[in-house]
Amino acid sequence: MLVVKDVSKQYGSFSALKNMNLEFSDGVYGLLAPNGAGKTTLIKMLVTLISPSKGEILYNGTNIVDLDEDYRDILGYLPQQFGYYKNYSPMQYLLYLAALKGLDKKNALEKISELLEKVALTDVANKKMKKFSGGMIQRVGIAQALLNDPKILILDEPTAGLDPKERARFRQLLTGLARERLVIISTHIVSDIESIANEVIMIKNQQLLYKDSVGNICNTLDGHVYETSISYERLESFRKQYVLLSEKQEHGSMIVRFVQKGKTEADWIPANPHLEDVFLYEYRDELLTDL
Ligand SMILES: Nc1ncnc2c1ncn2[C@@H]1O[C@H](COP(=O)(O)OP(=O)(O)OP(=O)(O)O)[C@@H](O)[C@H]1O
Repeated sequence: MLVVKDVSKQYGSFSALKNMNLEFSDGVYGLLAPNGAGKTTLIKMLVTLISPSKGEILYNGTNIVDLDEDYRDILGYLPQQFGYYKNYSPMQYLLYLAALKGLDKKNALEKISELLEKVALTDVANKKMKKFSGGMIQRVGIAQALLNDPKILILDEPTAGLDPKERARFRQLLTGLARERLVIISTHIVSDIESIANEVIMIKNQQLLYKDSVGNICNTLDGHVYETSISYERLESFRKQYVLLSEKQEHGSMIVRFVQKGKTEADWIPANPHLEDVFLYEYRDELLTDL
């Protein structure tokens, strides 16, 4: 069990995270927040690349910094930008990393063949990576993170730059990997984790907003999401009055989906909240300034 206890992180006078308390057991955890919310900061602390300014992170009761090598032995990590050599093939690259990790060549070859099979790269095992797509490179990244058969697998924005098909493939791969290990995956794309995360962690204003199942997080907007049809001319004033989640044109009018917690109108149709709705609602200010 991995426990984040009262952890805060300051960069000089800037507070990146405040008083985070989290517990992780096996399964998939999705760390979901817009860019700049502190996901990478949390992840870098979880992999001991940076230290908390306050608080501690414990694995089975011991501070991960004290566990040192013993902790890194059970950790697999895919950073946001991982360094690979374009002129290497996946086989050469993974053999090189395996040697750095101290695996002997025979075991390494066996392990690498198994991993390449798992990430569906066996066919291109000996092809130079310079011609690989973003999705293929990310799968090499996953394979390197799995070299030591880690109990804890941490992936920082692993789907950045992938097309929807590659994202779908990635989700499939992750669910397979999550049996008997802890997987933490950070993203700002709701669909990356909505269907696969046992729990979703959301950070807002440098603090923990939610750590719960997708269903329970969606319930926070239960009874407050509606859809209705309005004229195009009304759209502007509607946007000012309600928190708009989506809008689409249909037969000359606008179908809007929005959040309203007060008075309702007769022609509004209640809708079941989705995680995307909660994401858009909770981060409406951050997302607006991103545009
Ligand atoms: N070394 C640093 N020094 C100063 N500020 C930093 C440093 N690293 C991150 N920050 C700031 O801390 C905040 C959180 O950054 P962080 O990278 O953790 O966010 P994030 O949610 O991972 O976003 P992204 O996906 O864009 O990396 C940002 O405002 C960022 O500018």
